[in-house]
Amino acid sequence: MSMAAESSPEADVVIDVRGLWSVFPTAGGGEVVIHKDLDLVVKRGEILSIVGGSGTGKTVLLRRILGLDAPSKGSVTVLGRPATEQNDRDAATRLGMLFQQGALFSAFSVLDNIALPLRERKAVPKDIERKAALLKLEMVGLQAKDAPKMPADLSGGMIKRVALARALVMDPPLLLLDEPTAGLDPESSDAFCELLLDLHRELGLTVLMVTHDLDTLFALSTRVAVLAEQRVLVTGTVDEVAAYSHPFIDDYFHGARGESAMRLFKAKQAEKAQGAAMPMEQS
Ligand SMILES: Nc1ncnc2c1ncn2[C@@H]1O[C@H](COP(=O)(O)OP(=O)(O)OP(=O)(O)O)[C@@H](O)[C@H]1O
Repeated sequence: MSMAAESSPEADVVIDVRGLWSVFPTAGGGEVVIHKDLDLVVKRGEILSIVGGSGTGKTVLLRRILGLDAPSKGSVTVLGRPATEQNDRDAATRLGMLFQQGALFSAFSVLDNIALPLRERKAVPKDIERKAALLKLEMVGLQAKDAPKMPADLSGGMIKRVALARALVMDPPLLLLDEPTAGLDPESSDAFCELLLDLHRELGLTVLMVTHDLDTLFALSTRVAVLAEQRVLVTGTVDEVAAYSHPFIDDYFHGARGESAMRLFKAKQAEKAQGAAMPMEQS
């Protein structure tokens, strides 16, 4: 599983985490080790999901990949550069980040929120900036009439879409998602997953996602990495990872919630396969 996945040619490696240690001081003067010699490779075109119990360091790992914190030891390379060197004015051209709550600016309209990375870079004249933001607005399934709305007037699903449009406004090849469907009702969550799948396919994105939500995990992941025991315990397809024996995996994938999400996912897959086969049968 993980060995084969990580022997890909270097050109295909988008995120390369090697021997990562994340160590924090404790109030009592000691230290706590969150990651110990953690390795993770994300290849071009993957939708790789990170799962793990609470406190296993998923957010800490995401922050290191974003370059917000330096590793205590080891290296984090994103698109061939050390992660900590990517927070320059071109960052949004390389990597888009969708935060859990959307992180929209409440005083800015939908369009101004989407255009923000362009404006910060002063890359294009105002009218082009507006056109580019409108294109992205439509790309995420919103309409021109939504452009002047303020964040307070948006549904949870719309907030996620605006935040996604902003993350993609500079056409980065890499998208990071933190709990992309958290807070959405099941219907909005399914619709948002469909949108992410469409964009992944159409734009050729590489996606790294952290999620607790099993339906989202099953719907989107091409590969899953399980964080446990201070490292990436196992990587593989959903089925491969679910077959690995570990208390977290047993509980997460094979508890009542896991089993019902898996059944629903398999049923949806079968439905899709049947739908895809229909036109051929008819012809
Ligand atoms: N700057 C910091 N200083 C000290 N401890 C920290 C710091 N950042 C994170 N931690 C600790 O690292 C551990 C992992 O935190 P993290 O938020 O990454 O977990 P997580 O896997 O995302 O959890 P959850 O699923 O609950 O969101 C926690 O115990 C947290 O308290």
